[in-house]
Amino acid sequence: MVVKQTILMIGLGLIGGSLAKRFRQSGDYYIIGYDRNQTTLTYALINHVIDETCEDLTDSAYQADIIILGTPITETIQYLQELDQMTFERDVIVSDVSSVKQPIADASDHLQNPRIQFIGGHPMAGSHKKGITAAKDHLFENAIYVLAPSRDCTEDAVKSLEHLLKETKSHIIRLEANEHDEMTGVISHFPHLIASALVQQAKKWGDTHAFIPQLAAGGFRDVTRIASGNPDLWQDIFYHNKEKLVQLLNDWIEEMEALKQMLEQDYKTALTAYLKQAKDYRDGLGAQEQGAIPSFYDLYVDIRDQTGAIATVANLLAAEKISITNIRILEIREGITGVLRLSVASKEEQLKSYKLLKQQGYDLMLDE
Ligand SMILES: NC(=O)C1=CN([C@@H]2O[C@H](COP(=O)(O)OP(=O)(O)OC[C@H]3O[C@@H](n4cnc5c(N)ncnc54)[C@H](O)[C@@H]3O)[C@@H](O)[C@H]2O)C=CC1
Ligand SMILES: O=C(O)C(=O)Cc1ccc(O)cc1
Repeated sequence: MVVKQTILMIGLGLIGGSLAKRFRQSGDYYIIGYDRNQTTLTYALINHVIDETCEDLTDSAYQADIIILGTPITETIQYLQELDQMTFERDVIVSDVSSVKQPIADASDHLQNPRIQFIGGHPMAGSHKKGITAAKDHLFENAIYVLAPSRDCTEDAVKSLEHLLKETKSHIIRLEANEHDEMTGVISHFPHLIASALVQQAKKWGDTHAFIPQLAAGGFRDVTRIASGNPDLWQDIFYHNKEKLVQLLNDWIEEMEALKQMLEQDYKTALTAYLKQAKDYRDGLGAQEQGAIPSFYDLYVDIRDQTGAIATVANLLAAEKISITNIRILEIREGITGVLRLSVASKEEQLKSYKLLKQQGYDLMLDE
């Protein structure tokens, strides 16, 4: 009989709950859960997200082979300090899920406990929702899962954690904490800041221009979607990555000044070149193979606003065993056509889908 490994999951919200669900469903792990919110804990037990609730943190930590901190960043640092004080009889792997990695790496550098094998973690997928009721066992499928091993941890410990995380079907990559924070600053944290600022600007103009909410369709909704995220989470992320964000804001202000000049001075050629360069870079994103970073191949399908229109397209592809990795309605208004953006995992599937849907009379375009 194979003995199950025990995982202690501290923090059972969107991310911790999603991981716990996945690990428990695999059948290979025994999950002890803890959350400071009693309702969350009860929900987790009743809905079989965990096997057992943690009654005493020290006792549960001693039982665990792997401890994962699914808490906000400030609390994660506090838990690391608390775990550091415990007298483990054997080695224990400790990981976290925080969106910012340098403050966690700094805290792990101060760990004195020889039994703790700390490996920073960041599953790079989420949602605008929070809490265990939004948790999904498949949340990290095809997502990037960053690991930032601490200075002193062993390769065996990293391999054990990677073995567990394979359950998530994510793509695991290793990064150094500072580099992680710079890159996520650029592609996730800073865009969130700007998205919120764009919404604030529209809100302000809405005070004097009554039609702004109705006009805020397509493009505005696309670029501001992320502003609907959980404000507590994003405040925590901004606070812990503030040096990088201030640096990016300074760059941004300079860039905006240059754009303002182009407009004021009627530099039409320069502005077109600027827009074209941005378009080319944007269009190229995802089209390039980047090692562990998965590529997505998109198709844009015109559909009518009719009941079942999306299901028909999805069923046609499913019948050919083409699996859709992402699906999004870009714009649809009552009674008129909208655009369905479908992502598939390979060029081959993209071309096959294109042919298939064309044969069925759909009007569509490829993202090349
Ligand atoms: N939401 C997202 O899209 C992503 C979030 N993350 C990271 O995941 C972590 C958790 O975020 P979410 O799951 O989104 O938040 P959440 O709000 O859904 O869940 C956090 C959970 O931690 C619990 N909690 C808070 N303080 C606690 C404490 N001292 N002891 C025990 N439990 C405590 C809360 O009750 C809640 O259940 C954060 O560090 C965040 O940076 C990482 C990737 C994506
Ligand atoms: O892609 C985004 O920016 C998201 O909104 C989801 C998200 C949020 C926080 C993370 O640390 C990772 C992913």
